[in-house]
Amino acid sequence: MTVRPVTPVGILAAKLESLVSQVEKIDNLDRAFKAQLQQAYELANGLDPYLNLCTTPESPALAALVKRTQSEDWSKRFSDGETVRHLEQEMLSGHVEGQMLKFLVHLTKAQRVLEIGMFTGYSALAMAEALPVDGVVVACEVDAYVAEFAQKCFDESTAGHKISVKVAPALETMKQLAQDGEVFDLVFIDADKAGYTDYLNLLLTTGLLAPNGLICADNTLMQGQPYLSGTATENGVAIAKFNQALADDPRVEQVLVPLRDGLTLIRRV
Ligand SMILES: C[S@@+](CC[C@H](N)C(=O)[O-])C[C@H]1O[C@@H](n2cnc3c(N)ncnc32)[C@H](O)[C@@H]1O
Repeated sequence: MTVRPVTPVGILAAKLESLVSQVEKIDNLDRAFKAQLQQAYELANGLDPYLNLCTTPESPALAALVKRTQSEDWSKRFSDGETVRHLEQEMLSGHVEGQMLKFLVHLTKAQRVLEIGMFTGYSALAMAEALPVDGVVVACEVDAYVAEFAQKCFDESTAGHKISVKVAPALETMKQLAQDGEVFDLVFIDADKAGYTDYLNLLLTTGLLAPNGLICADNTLMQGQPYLSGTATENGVAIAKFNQALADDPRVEQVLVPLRDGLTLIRRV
């Protein structure tokens, strides 16, 4: 199945490709203009493949998880009532972002990771691979079908035993974890976008986040919607609000890294 572009650069490349093919058909157009447009297209379209090429390859277990995720008919799973919401293969973070998360686990020397929004488990497994032998990923996922799907992939991998899946709304799981005195060195937020502000507040107002803990929030560029003119989707509005609240929050310091659909790194000050 073809993967739909869901990142600012992917969408830009698709738009430029369409423009290149449209101007191709215009005979009396300046050749230099066509050449510049072609170059703009190549700049955008070549970036992701080049990043993939220059990044350490993913493990066989992660590659198998991608294949399995891509061969599932997620629309049918939803229409048959097996998943609680419409999931799609594009939700999976993938090779370069997975490698970035692995790097962050190594750099922070994290032992305990909390993931909020697991889907088929790509980022959870990537981070588990980077953890020490006694490390733990607690992965929150609301959808029982996809949680079982991910668990099968974990069972066939070498690092999957480090992942503990909690099937419930993430906020409930997080409140319970906080009550139980659980502490995490790294937290990856990648669930419902409208919930991001609540997740962040809970992390900052309970003992869930270790004193020097790192929070990574995904999709903070949301396909460019926060800075584009025109109407944004519900997710676009939610992310724009989250980004603004974060920028105004004196409790934290953050950087929005334009990796894939945007990854914001956040730490307490
Ligand atoms: C973008 S996907 C996660 C992708 C995954 N982190 C990866 O990198 O492959 C978001 C997931 O969050 C789950 N989700 C949405 N709302 C949730 C909630 N309130 N609590 C827990 N999980 C939720 C969805 O079911 C979906 O599987």
